[in-house]
Amino acid sequence: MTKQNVVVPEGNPTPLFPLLMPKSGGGGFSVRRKVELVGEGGSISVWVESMKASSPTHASSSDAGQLDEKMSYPSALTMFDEIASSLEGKQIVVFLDYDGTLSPITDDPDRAFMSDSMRDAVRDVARHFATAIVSGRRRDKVYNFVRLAELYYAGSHGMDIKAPAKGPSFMKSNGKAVLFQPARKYLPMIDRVYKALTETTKSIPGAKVENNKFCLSVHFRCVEEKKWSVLADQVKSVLRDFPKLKLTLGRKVLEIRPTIKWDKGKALEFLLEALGFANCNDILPVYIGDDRTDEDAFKVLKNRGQGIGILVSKFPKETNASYSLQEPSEVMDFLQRLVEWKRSSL
Ligand SMILES: O=P(O)(O)OC[C@H]1O[C@H](O[C@H]2O[C@H](CO)[C@@H](O)[C@H](O)[C@H]2O)[C@H](O)[C@@H](O)[C@@H]1O
Repeated sequence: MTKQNVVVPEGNPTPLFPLLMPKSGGGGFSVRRKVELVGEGGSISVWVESMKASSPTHASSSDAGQLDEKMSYPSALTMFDEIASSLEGKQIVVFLDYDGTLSPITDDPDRAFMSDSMRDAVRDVARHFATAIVSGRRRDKVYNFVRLAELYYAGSHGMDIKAPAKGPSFMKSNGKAVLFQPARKYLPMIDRVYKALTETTKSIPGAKVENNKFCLSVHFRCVEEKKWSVLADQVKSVLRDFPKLKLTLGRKVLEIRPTIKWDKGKALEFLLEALGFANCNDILPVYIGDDRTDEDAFKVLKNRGQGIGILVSKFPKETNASYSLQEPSEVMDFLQRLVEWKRSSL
């Protein structure tokens, strides 16, 4: 496995493993970007360092206490009136990540259910605005959690995009339900790697490999920390034979996907185009997400100078989002306020 293939994905200059490290001397955070993850010799310790850093619970309580001062982006709830005034007269499209945004993070990824009240809030949002779920999960799995047929779904980090099968959105997509699957040719490879990773990691208690169809997740949330280096070594050994795959780090998960130039940001742009909004000046996308992969979408909004990115996080993080919400319950409050605002302006 070369450094190039694993660490710096083709067509994506963004370093993969941002390390959120306590500054020496204590106090605040500094965000260190780590480019060289898989070099020759000794690199597993870098993996493990990154895996530890991917867990905000490794931050000290004093760091957490300084949250308000350290976050340079304000709460989307506190600033709701300002946000609402920027939405005035615009066509709003809402993009929602799933895990950690609509559902609280749980130990078992198969039980990350969203609440009925969150589902009601998302349903209400979709009554007023075109709405899409953009997730790292496989599309059918995230659909089974959300269960709202009126939404767009972009699964596998945006590599599997489907329009609602009914209503005006379907007409806009020329009657095609599955709109885009740019990584289809990788399916046999992903299946092979899934089997290899499942077999290789089975001796590690708590490790779980999730097949997200066009990508894979190796979960280490339930793996004892002292076993993380063994797990990292196993993943590295499997990926050595697959230079067309790249690795990124999410929330206590190693994510493996094809080295194609596609991410949640590209999916957002694709969906805007599919909705017929590509060159509209009066369009305003609102994107809410909690993970590193959501940064690609925040960056697209920032570069377009159009749209509102909202990071869901209790901890200070480097982000391209403009606002923050602390947890899914605040996301629900925000979505409800968005609907109230829309109803009051009708
Ligand atoms: O883009 P997302 O929808 O945020 O998907 C990213 C990963 O989400 C899931 O894992 C995360 O949530 C799990 C359930 O709360 C949690 O156990 C895990 O530690 C988190 O990383 C999903 O299971 C992964 O496949 C996605 O890659």
